[in-house]
Amino acid sequence: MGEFTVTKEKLLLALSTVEEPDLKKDLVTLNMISDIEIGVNQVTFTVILTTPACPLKELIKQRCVDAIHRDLGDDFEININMTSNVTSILNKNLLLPQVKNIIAISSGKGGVGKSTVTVNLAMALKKSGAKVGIIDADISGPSIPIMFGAEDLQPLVSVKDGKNFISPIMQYGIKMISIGFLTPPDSAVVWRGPMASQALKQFFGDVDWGELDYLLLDLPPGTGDIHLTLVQTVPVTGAVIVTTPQKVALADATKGGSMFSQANINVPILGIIENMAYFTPAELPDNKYFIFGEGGGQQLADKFNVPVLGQIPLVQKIREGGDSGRPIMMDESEVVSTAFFSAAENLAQQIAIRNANLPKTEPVKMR
Ligand SMILES: Nc1ncnc2c1ncn2[C@@H]1O[C@H](COP(=O)(O)OP(=O)(O)OP(=O)(O)O)[C@@H](O)[C@H]1O
Repeated sequence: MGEFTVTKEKLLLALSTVEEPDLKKDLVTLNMISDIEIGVNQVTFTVILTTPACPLKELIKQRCVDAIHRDLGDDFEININMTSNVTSILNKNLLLPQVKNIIAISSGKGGVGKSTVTVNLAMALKKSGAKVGIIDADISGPSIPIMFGAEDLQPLVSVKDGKNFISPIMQYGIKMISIGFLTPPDSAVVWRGPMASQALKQFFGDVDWGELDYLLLDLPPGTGDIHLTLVQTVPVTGAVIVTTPQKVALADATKGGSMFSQANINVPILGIIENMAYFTPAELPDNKYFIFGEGGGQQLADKFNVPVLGQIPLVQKIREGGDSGRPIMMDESEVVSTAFFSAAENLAQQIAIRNANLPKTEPVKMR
């Protein structure tokens, strides 16, 4: 073995030829390389990804190794640690200074599975290593407490800098708040109009969220006061539209999506999740029956020029998970968990791309 001549500068030069495939810039320019240590016949460094759920993790690692071998030789050891630091557009948001991304999960129609998708996406993001919270913004029809088996839990109040804060409920590692935790069962229905909007504002301002990478909002179906309150109260990183493949659902989903992309609201749509995309019977897991039609999610995605983030099958265990308060994502051996993991990865990826390329969203000012 010859003399070991690798230096920090040479290593950085080699790594500056590796492009982050999504962000289209090199790893050095993006400040993604840290903690370089040059030892005897070995180099060690860390790659800081923009999301823990990065689907390109292995690819990026391999490209680093290839670039180093190509430029500096291959007679030494390479140790690469992969970590992540989720990017944000919200750091100047005084209301929630420690929340990096606020994501609106919306649908045109009711009953398409928006809450189910929110819950399982949250679990998938959490399992990939992110800090995740959920606001149940469906004030008149909250379903998050039941879906998390948390309907008997009540949030505590804590005092911070002389102000009272509600501590979110922590269930399965996810922080969450819902009107269902604060009012007796069956009474939430009366929370309409201005009261519901006020409740949502309090979920932002009066809840001690702490540090979060992703705060997901389970919105009511359609477009209404709550949606307007949301975009006026906080800068929203982006919206996800959940739809089933049927024509009727798509028409409503188009209206819902158009609200976010209106010029004066300007919340980027991050992608579409097609729920109940096909039916898969438990005893024939490889069979797909497109009972609600095929290709609807893609049509909607094309209309908004965004990707389909995921296709979630209609399976009995998803419904059972919702009803029993144990989201299906609790059990990774379930075949369907790959569908949610992949949707969560794609969502995290789109958030990173959005944060790298688009200007910050500003809260909407109503005249
Ligand atoms: N992929 C799926 N497979 C099986 N059942 C599902 C699936 N997605 C949702 N469901 C079931 O469909 C029902 C409606 O889902 P959910 O409450 O998530 O819809 P929603 O769009 O949030 O409704 P709304 O906002 O109108 O209350 C629930 O019983 C849920 O368990």
